[in-house]
Formats: sequence, structure tokens, C-alpha cells
Amino acid sequence: MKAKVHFTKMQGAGNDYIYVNTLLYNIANPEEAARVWSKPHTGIGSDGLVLIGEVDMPEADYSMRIFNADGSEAMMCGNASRCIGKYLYEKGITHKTDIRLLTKSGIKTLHLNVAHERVCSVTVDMSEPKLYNTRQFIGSDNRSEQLITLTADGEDWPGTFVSMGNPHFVIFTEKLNQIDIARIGNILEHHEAFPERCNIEFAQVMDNGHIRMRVWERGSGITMACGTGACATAVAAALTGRKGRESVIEMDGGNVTIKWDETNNHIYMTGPAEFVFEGEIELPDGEPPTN
Ligand SMILES: N[C@@H](CCC[C@H](N)C(=O)O)C(=O)O
Repeated sequence: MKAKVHFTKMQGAGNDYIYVNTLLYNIANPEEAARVWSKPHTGIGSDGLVLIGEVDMPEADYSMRIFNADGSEAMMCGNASRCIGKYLYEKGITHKTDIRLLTKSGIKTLHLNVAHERVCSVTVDMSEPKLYNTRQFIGSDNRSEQLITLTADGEDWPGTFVSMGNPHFVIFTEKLNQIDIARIGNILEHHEAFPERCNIEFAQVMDNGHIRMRVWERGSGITMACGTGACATAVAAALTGRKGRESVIEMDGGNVTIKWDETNNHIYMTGPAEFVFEGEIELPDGEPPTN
């Protein structure tokens, strides 16, 4: 009989992942599990898979690994980090309201905003943004060289390349609703300028001062929100003089607030995290039995 795994589906601003507690279940092939389980009709349906684990170091409390729907592993996930905070606290795994989470992009600190034993929102210290001129790292606050113009579908797309652990190319536009995100996003994700592929954000400053953002995620396609993408968008807006150091990013599935701290250059993201449902699912073919 195939082994079954208990999973929890959660969403942060509509960015939905399957969460597995690897203290209880071993997933030997998470790339395959992400591909099979993320499918909407034959799987659970999600933007990918997130593994929550233990750490063996005093500097961190728990670990996170994130796999996109195509099975590729990413360095970091902003929306999932908030959901992990809620998961750990509301399932009684920790009583801490400040949690240090080890990711492939370093340790991120989560601050849980709790009322009546419920996590209402989570603020994540996302560390410093890094700016690249495609292949070349150009520092963390270099305003002169950031605008890069790429061509897709016969059109020029000027944007800013920001790494929040994950790579993001942020394009500001005045015609957000007219852009074919799936087509242009897919072309730019695979553009030769990005040997490791890229997440693509399309953004517009709205009359209410918020930034409306839609995203094509590397490895998952169109999603309803992207936390690292929202941070990258706020950074690009500040660097290009469109906004100050604080922005509200409106995405299809909800809003997050981003603050870029002048004193330590860190980005702080605050936003929602919600449970959707839980269940059990068989490991995909080829997985050894779980412990
Ligand atoms: N949705 C995430 C980012 C997930 C990884 C990304 N698709 C990548 O491959 O870099 C977020 O909320 O940050």
C-alpha cells in the first residue's frame, strides 16, 4: 500500500501552497510531489509545495523549503513564510511570536501579530534587496544602472532586476489591464538575460497611491500574489522615484504592506496568512514509504 502524507493547504494573499510538516512525514522526492500534487484536477491544486522542518543550529527555530508547481526549488517565498508562522503558532508547535526561519536565502525573522490566540497578520524581515544588471551584481542601492530593457513579442519592456533571494524583473506600465501576462510573462521568464529564469512583475501606481501588481512566477505561471515579488516591486518603485520607502501592493488575491527601512536597508513585509483545508494524500509513484 502506498504511504499517505498529511498536508495542510494554506494561502497568503491568494498565493496557495501545500504544507507538509517534515518532522512527521519524510518526502524523499519533493520535486515530484510538488509537480503531482500541485495539479488542479488530478492533485490538490496549488502554486507549489512547502516543507516545514527542524533545524540543527542555535540561530534558527525552523526551516522552510519551497518548490514551485513545476518542481523547481526556489530560494525563498514571502507568502509561504507568513503562512508557516501561522501554521506553527495555531497548531501549537510553538508559542513564540518571533520565529527565526531558515530558508535557502538565509534566516528570515517572522513577527506574528496575534489577537485572541489567532494570528491576524505576519510581518517578515525579508533582509536586504540586491540589485542586478542582469548577470552582474551592482550593489544594493545603485540607482544609475538598474533600468534594463528586454524585448518580448516585438515590444520593449523596460524594468528593474531585483533579487529578494529570488530573482524578479519589475516592469512599470500605464496599461496593466491590457497586458497579456501569460504570454509576455512566459517569454520573459525564459529570456536569455536570465540564465536561471526569472519571476516577472507588471505594476502600476494607482490613483489611491497603492501599487497594483500582477505576477508571472517562475515555475508556477500566473499566481494571485507573490511576496518576494511585492517586495521587489516596492523597491523598484522607490528606486525609480514612483514611491517612497513604504508601499501597499495590491495583488489579485490581496494586499501586503512593504516598508524599506532606511537604517538597516531591510525590507519588512506585512500581510495575511490563512488555512484553506487539510487532508491526506498518497505519495507519488516512486516515493519510498514514509516513516
Ligand atoms: N510566491 C513566492 C515565490 C515563489 C518562488 C518563485 N516562483 C521563484 O521561483 O523564485 C513568494 O511569495 O515570494
